[in-house]
Amino acid sequence: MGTTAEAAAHKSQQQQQSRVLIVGNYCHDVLIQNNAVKAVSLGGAASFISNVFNGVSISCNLVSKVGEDFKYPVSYTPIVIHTLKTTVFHSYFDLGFHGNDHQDRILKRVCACDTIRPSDLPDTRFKYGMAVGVGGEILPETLERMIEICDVVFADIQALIRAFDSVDGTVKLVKLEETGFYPLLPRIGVLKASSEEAVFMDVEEVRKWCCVVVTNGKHGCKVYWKDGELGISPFLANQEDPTGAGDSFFGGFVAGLVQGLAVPDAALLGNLFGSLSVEQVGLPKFDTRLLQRVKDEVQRRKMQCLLHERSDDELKFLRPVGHEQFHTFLVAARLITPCSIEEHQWNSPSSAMETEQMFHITRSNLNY
Ligand SMILES: Nc1ncnc2c1ncn2[C@@H]1O[C@H](COP(=O)(O)OP(=O)(O)O)[C@@H](O)[C@H]1O
Ligand SMILES: O=P([O-])([O-])O[C@@H]1[C@@H](O)[C@H](O)[C@@H](O)[C@H](O)[C@@H]1O
Repeated sequence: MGTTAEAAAHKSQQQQQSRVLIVGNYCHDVLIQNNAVKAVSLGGAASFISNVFNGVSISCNLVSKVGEDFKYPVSYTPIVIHTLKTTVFHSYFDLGFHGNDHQDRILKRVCACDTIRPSDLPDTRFKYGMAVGVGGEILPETLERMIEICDVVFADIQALIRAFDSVDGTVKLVKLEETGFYPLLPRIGVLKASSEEAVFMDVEEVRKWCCVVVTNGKHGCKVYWKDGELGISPFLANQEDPTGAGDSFFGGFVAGLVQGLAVPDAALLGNLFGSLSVEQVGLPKFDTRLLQRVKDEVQRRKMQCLLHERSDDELKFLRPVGHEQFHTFLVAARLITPCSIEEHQWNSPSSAMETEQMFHITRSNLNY
């Protein structure tokens, strides 16, 4: 080991080993536009988040359930339920992909894999837990168990407030206070919601119990805590597919906190990964040079912040010294390493027949 800084970085990486528990099912995403399948992809918040974690070299434990039909190579092996199929979402983008928000996306859960129960979770303790279901797989008792075994739990509201039409699986949202998760809010650390989801909770009430992060597409995000709030700057992006933006944001945000950043810097990292995610269809590939720059700068920021603030395990909400420069650095790093145009194209299946065979999509379930 060379320098002291290298040794410190190595030690902190070692300490991060499996300190994070991600809970949520992988799924198959079928993206549909004008009644035609445009792309099929590995999906689920767990896949987008672990993709970001892999990018910044954070290892984790991941609990996810799939059916035998699940064929994607993934870093964290899911539990295979032989009697059920993998969760499938059809995303309809009939109003076009280049809109500025997600209201043009209609989601239908057309297949639901098993729920994740408390007994599916490991018996060990974790510092951070992420409750990131997409298809209703996380039960209130599962979240409660996560709270028991993790020092701090980060929950995506989409895991808590989704309901599914009994006929065609259309995703509807219900008020957070009407769910069995509501009494658990004072025991979680951070609740993340998109601006469309945030209207299903009383932010002013919930911020008294836990930190609330509301993402707002190309406008970035806002962090609310008990006695303060802060808007976090966005990054410019050419949006191709909004799928997974919120998940990639959450991955970047928690990755920042795991690495010891203050909340505003971590949210900036979230905005960076959200913006990179919308530029590609499906699971994004990150440029390795960009990742290296980001990792180096995060280490540097961490050290710099330690000089100015006491290091403890509490979330630090105030904007740290040099926050604007961190944004400027990331904007520049992003510009130096733009993604290639090829990576932005739809990953079109080679034939409609192939897609139908892979995902058992028939005319009847596409048209409802
Ligand atoms: N068009 C965009 N340009 C730049 N950043 C974006 C864009 N869309 C999303 N993001 C980033 O991704 C984050 C999550 O996106 P958002 O659309 O709010 O969530 P969700 O995917 O859950 O609906 C945003 O806070 C922002 O940082
Ligand atoms: O786009 P986003 O809101 O961040 O998250 C998405 C979920 O809402 C969707 O149910 C799932 O199928 C996607 O793979 C992705 O996880």
